Amino acid sequence: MTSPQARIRPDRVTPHRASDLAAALGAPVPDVDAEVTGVVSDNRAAGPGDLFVALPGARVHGARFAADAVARGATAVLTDPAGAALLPRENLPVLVVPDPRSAAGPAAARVYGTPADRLTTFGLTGTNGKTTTTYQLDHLLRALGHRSGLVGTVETRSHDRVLPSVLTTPEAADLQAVLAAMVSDGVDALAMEVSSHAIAQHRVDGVVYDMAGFTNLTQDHLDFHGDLETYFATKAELFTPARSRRGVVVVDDDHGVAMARRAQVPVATLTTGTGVRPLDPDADWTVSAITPDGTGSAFTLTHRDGRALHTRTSLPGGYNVANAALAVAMVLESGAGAEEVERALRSADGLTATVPGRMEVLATSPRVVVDFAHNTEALELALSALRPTTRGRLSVVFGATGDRDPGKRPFMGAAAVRGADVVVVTDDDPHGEDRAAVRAAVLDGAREALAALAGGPGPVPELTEVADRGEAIATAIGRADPEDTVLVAGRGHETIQEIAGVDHHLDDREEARAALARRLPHEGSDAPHGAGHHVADHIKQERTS
Ligand SMILES: CC(=O)N[C@H]1[C@@H](OP(=O)(O)OP(=O)(O)OC[C@H]2O[C@@H](n3ccc(=O)[nH]c3=O)[C@H](O)[C@@H]2O)O[C@H](CO)[C@@H](O)[C@@H]1O[C@H](C)C(=O)N[C@@H](C)C(=O)N[C@H](CCC(=O)O)C(=O)O
Ligand SMILES: Nc1ncnc2c1ncn2[C@@H]1O[C@H](COP(=O)(O)OP(=O)(O)OP(=O)(O)O)[C@@H](O)[C@H]1O
Repeated sequence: MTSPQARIRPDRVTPHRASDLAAALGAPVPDVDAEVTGVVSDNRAAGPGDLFVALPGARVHGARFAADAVARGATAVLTDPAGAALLPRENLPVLVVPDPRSAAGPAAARVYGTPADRLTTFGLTGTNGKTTTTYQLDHLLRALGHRSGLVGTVETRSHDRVLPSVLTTPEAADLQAVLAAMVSDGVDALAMEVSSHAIAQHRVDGVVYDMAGFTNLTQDHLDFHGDLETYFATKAELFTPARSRRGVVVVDDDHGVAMARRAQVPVATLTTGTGVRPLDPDADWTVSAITPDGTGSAFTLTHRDGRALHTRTSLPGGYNVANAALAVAMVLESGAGAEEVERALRSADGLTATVPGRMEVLATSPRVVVDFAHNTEALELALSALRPTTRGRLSVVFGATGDRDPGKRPFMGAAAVRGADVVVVTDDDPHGEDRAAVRAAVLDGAREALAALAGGPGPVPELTEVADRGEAIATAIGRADPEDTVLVAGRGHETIQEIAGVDHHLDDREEARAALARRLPHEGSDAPHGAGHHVADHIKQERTS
């Protein structure tokens, strides 16, 4: 669902003539002309002077909303022949191109004065770690004295203008607008997430990143891309001259190795030994000397030419060392000196940006952590990141998303059983799907994994189903002992749960804080306790013994 919500836009734009834009896009020059001072692709966001990009959608043609966009002040329309057939031509410049999706970015870049060229741009792609790495990058850029902007899943920020994000990577027209706002706000460097959907839908056309980064690739979004190879190939486009100038690729998995080989721009490789592949002796950058440091890790990053720096991240888990090292390597590869970066990081206490809903620790006794892990790999990693520092039981509360990638549900169930001592299966975002059926698919995988463990020597995890997510969180936290860890996984920073087309407010962090507040006061606890060991009567518990 495209939201009509507010967008960050530049305050002043030099007017362009629709006829000049048509010529630049190779479109026939329209008979009538008009001035354009902005670009939007959703009629609800249209205002005076906008070029309305009417995209052919899967559900509806955007041209159906052109009349409303014009009523709101739009002065011209960019669309395809099918869209043009739906529009009145009198007194309205209509720019007709074969593929308006790929024309939207370049058109908006032109209207807004190619803002990406006036920023040092860092673009992150990969299945997991984009948000976390983007925040660490932003933290480091600020430590180096930059005024940095941020675009990603959680929020979009141009200096002091901050809006919650609707998409990980905005629509092309909205992206160019926010980049132009950054230029006028004095922002000089950009840390942003580039999703595979965005690459496939030409949302980042009009941007050539100075530095692209690749984190990793695992099965996800196959409902959109069809197969893993297409998903990989889409991400690989970021490492072509049309989209970036240089890159850093983490080679901790086979897809990273393949990405580095396939890259058509110069890329440096980074090995950390924290992924599925061992340290790669041929990599350009190597992470070594990883040691526990508070909740996170300290580590050394060394280039094969001898450049080295030592720093720390406050986020738990080996993969967060990889995220932090990737942020640092991207900045070093963009020309910053190792000593300068090490000094800046020392003054900023290392890579210590708090990432909303990513390994966000809400309490320490019991430890309650909210994390965005919403696929099998991420769930496994989040659990294994927390296991070494959990003295008691490790619980996980999670579900799978409805209407998305149903194949991953049983795998997520199995991963939870293999990684936790207490597994609470609940709803995630059911969207339009039957909630019980989504949970049942997760539970199938969980039960199969339980059965496999039942014959073994180790303890068998406890499996519980609690449909309501708030209640599931309350249950897990209510039953936790002070030395336990409760991981609430899957929704991170999200605040809306969509059930059968209706949006409900639901914030895992609020639910967890409320559950912590209900626990009885407990010696050694850092959070108020209450309703200690209550378990809702209707909860179905399963134990295999
Ligand atoms: C599945 C998918 O990718 N859908 C995208 C697709 O939607 P669609 O083809 O159904 O569009 P449509 O609803 O038919 O509308 C067609 C056109 O009419 C316009 N419209 C529509 C309705 C209206 O009232 N007014 C209006 O102007 C729309 O803005 C659009 O331009 O084209 C739209 C326009 O480009 C996208 O906004 C939309 O992304 C939707 C919102 C979405 O949820 N995308 C997700 C899957 C996504 O992109 N996620 C990635 C992150 C993935 C991850 O890593 O987790 C992201 O970058 O956020
Ligand atoms: N480098 C990594 N490797 C594997 N898993 C990771 C990595 N970094 C983070 N994760 C896990 O994946 C989850 C999502 O992390 P993050 O939000 O940083 O990634 P993302 O790529 O932005 O994901 P999304 O596009 O779904 O928002 C985290 O909650 C964490 O559990």
